[in-house]
Formats: sequence, C-alpha cells, structure tokens
Amino acid sequence: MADSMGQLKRLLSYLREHKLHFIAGLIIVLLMSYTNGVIPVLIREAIDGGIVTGKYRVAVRYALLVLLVGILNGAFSFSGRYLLVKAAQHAVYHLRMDAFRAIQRHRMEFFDKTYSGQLISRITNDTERITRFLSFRVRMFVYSVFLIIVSLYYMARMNVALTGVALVTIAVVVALNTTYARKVRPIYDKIRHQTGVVASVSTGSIAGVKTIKALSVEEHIQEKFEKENEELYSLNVEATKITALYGNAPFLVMGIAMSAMLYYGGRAIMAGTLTVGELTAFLTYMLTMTWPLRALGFTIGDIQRSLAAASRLFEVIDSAPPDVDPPDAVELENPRGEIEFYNVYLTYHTGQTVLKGLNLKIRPGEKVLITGPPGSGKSTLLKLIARFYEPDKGQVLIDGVDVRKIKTSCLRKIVAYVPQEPFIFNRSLRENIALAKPDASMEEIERAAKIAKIHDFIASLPEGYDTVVGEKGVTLSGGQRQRIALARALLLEPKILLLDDPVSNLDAETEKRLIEDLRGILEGKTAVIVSQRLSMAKLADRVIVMKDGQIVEDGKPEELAKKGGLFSEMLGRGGWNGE
Ligand SMILES: Nc1ncnc2c1ncn2[C@@H]1O[C@H](COP(=O)(O)OP(=O)(O)OP(=O)(O)O)[C@@H](O)[C@H]1O
Repeated sequence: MADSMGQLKRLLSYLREHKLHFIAGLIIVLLMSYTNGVIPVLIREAIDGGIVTGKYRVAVRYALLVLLVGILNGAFSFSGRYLLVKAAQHAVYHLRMDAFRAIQRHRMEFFDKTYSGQLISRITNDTERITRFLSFRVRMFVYSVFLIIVSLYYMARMNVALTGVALVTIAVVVALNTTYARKVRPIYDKIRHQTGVVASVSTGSIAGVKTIKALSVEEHIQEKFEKENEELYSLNVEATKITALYGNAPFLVMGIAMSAMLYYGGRAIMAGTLTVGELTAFLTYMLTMTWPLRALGFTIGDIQRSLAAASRLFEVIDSAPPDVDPPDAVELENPRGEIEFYNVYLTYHTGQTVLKGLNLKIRPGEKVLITGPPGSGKSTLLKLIARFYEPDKGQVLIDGVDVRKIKTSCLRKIVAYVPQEPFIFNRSLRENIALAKPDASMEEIERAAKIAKIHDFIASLPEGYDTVVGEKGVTLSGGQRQRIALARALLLEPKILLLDDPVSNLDAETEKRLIEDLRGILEGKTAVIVSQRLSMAKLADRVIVMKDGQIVEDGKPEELAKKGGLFSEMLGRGGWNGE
C-alpha cells in the first residue's frame, strides 16, 4: 500500500509542469458533475412548479435553465477533458522520454537479459495505460463519485425511502461492474498479448520471407499463424460471453430499481407524499448515473494496474546506470592507440566464464587478426575494448588508462567498432553515415565514404546521399552495408578500429576488394580484426589464435604458418584464401 502510494506520488510528480491544467481540469470536472446533478432538480421544478400547476412562464423559465445548464455542461465537458488530457499527455511524454533515455543508457548486459518485446511494450502499452489512467480514468472517477454524492444529496432531500432504493442499487451495480471488470480484464490482457503474438508471427514471416520461400515452408508458417489466430478468436469469444453475462446485468438491476421506484413512487404520489416532479427527478437520476457507475467499476480495478504499469517503467528508469562518467574520468589527448588486457576475467550473465585471466598487449598502429574456432571469445575481446562489457576482474587499458576511466565521449571517438552485421537505419545514407556525428559537414561525410570506397556507388544513385535505405528505400548488398558501417566509423577518425568479421557475409570477389581497400583505410590506426577467414591475415602484422577463451598462438602470420599449430592447421584446410 505504502509502495502504491509512493508510485502514485511519483507518477503525479510528472504532472508538475502542467499542475495548473490538471487542477483546473479537475475543478471543471467537479462543476460538470454538479451541473449534471442539478438537471433533475430543474426538471422537478418545471413539472411541479409549472406544468402541473399550469404556470406556463415557470415551465418555460426552467426549460431555459435546463438548456443553459446543458450548454454549460458541454463547455465543462470540453474544457475539463482538454485540460486533463493535455496535462496527462504531457506527463506521459516526459515519462516516455525518461524511459527511452534510460533504455539507451543501459549497458549491453541489460539487453542480453531483457526481451526487446518487453521493452517495446513498456514504452508503448504501459505508457498508453498510464495516459488512459491520468486522463480518462481519473476524470471519470472524480466525475462519477461527485455526481453520485450530488445526486444522493438532492434525492435525500426529496424522499428518504426512494434514496435508500437508489443507494442499494448503486452498491449492487458498482459491485457487479467491479466483478465484471475483474473477470473480463485478464481476458483482455490475454487478447492484447495474443494480438502481439499474431503481430510478431506476421512480422517474423514478412521479415524472413526469403528464408521461408527458399525452404518452401509456407505451409508450416501458415499453420503456426492459424494456430495463433485461432487462439485470438477463442479469447475474443470468451470475452464476449463475459460481457454478455456480466456487462448487461447492471442494466437489469437498474431496470428493476426503476420499476420499483415507479411502483412505490406512484403509490406515494397517490398518497400525496411525493410529487410527480420528484418521481421524474428520481428516475432521471437513475438514468444519469448508469454510465458513471460502470466507469467507477472499471476505475476501481484499474488503479492498481495502472500503478503496476508505472512501477514497471520506473524500474527501467531506476535500473539504468547514471548518464555521467565517474568524477575522475579523463580525456585522452593525442591517443597513441595502444591496447592492453591485464589479467582479464569475464563472465556473461548466463554464468559462462569466457575469459579467465587474459593478458595481451597490442602496440600502437599494429594490425592484429584474431582468429580461432567459433565461440572461442574473439568478439568478446573487441566488445571489452569498446567497453560494451566491463571485466569482472583485471583491466582493459588504452594508452595505459583503464577504459572505465576514459570519458565515454572520448572513448567513442578513439575507438570505432564495426559489428559483424551492421545495422542500417531506415533513413538517408547521409544520416546513416553521420549517425555518430550528426553535425558532420557534407565534405567530411563524403571523405569518409570515399575512404570506405562507397562514395562512387552513392553518387551513382539518383538521390545520392539523400537516398533512403531500408524499408521502401534502396536495398543494400552485404558488402555495401559493411562499407556504410566503415564510413560511419571512419567519420570519427578513430585511432583504434575494431572490425568484427568484416568479410563474413561477402562473396570472394567483394572480399578481395575490401581487403585491398582496408589496407589503405587502416593506415596509421591500430586495428583489431576478428575473422575466421584467413585471407584477412594478409592485412595483419600479427595473428592471435584463440581457443576456449585462451590465446593459444601469437606471432607474425608467416611464422605461425610454419609453426605447425592451430593456425597452420587452419591454413592447411583452406590456404591463405581459405575460410
Ligand atoms: N552477450 C552474451 N551473453 C551471453 N553469452 C555470450 C554473449 N556473447 C557471447 N557469449 C558466449 O561467449 C562465448 C564467446 O563468444 P564470442 O562471441 O566472443 O565468440 P567468437 O569467438 O567471437 O565466436 P564466433 O566466431 O562464432 O563469432 C560463446 O560461448 C558465446 O555463447
């Protein structure tokens, strides 16, 4: 409970910039409840004071008053909704930004452990729920509660017995609506989840359409889709059953209550203890309250769930490391590009210890090929240099400084990492290249593209650097993607270039060309290249062979080739151009 209050307080604190909007919105909603609650009283006056007594002017006066109150009601409804929704949307905008920034700040390990679908759901579904809570639910809650209070007040002044009937009806209807909400909500949750499953099966099969067609597995994929689609259908039918049963029961109760009122009210009128206007007012109250009572049932159950959504978002925000570098972080002026692993241990979140006391020193300007069997820890080395992961023990140093002590902005300029499968964003080529340096001039971008030998291709496109790539845009080949990623890295003029399997997706001809071009690109830089293709050794001054997280061979390529170890064995299988 204290926890919920804490979450609620924190959620409401997001409203502070629009506090006045929110409070004004709530006051207007209260006024709206009041105007709605007073209409039956005006109807009563029109009937008892005008229609029944034949006083035409009185009847007209009240009719006009009802009209005026109706207009006011509309104005309150519009402005109250506008103010509250605006404040809520603004609060959720900030909450969404905070969560998004936090996600960006998280370390790699967080993404290893968390499903991306879950994170997307936090940013979309959870924030959607909170918006609904802060705008719609809060508004309906305040409106309904106050309307019921106003109605009961006026009813009690007219007739206590009939007010008792109304009170019991309200209690029963709220209970029924709460039960209905409780029963139908888990199914709606399942429907939402299942809709996501159906969407992800469709997205997966659209994204993987080439593989599906190549393997001729359309039928199998259709069966999977059919199964998920059927599940969605059954859930919807289940929800409809509950809605048909519980969703309509409150209307029956209201009907019974109104007929009871009509019966006892009619008798009271005949006995002279109730007027026609009063009975009409009672019945109008019952009708006015029907929907607010329903909203109340849903709101009561929704508070906890909305707070749970908020707490999930807060968890993402709070678990992110702070955006700031440690106070003793340094800038490296004129980096030389020396890399050192000193007694490095690394265990992934899965519990697998990949490196156990690794020692390695790479001289400034050295070109090193790291090779070895799959899973031997080659890529892990690169990720440690780029500080995507931090060692559990030991140190990774650049120019003798622990990478954890180098300012992040500085590290990103010194070290450029080109992943195995570079991600190309669905934006223009210019934006893709300038991703890490959005303010780069066109000259800088072109220079990087020329060095990466992708400029001529880009220039040949009708829209040149403004060509949009990816969905609905130009599709790039594997080699072109690699070169865009290289240009992206080179734009930062890094001293250290880390290439993770740069030729793995390339055909022999493209591979040969890239290797030739890389020779120039790597000049003056320290380069660490991970590859199982030994052709890459042509670029290297030094080859390191890894096995089970250990360095098993280390030396000049020609020396290792003669040594008779793992490297020469690998060479024996495929030669220098082998794989
Ligand atoms: N993010 C991660 N989370 C958990 N385990 C990981 C992660 N990355 C790698 N591993 C594990 O660590 C081991 C070494 O992986 P790494 O990617 O460094 O090997 P590699 O030599 O580069 O392999 P390959 O040549 O196939 O790319 C593997 O067993 C892998 O399953």
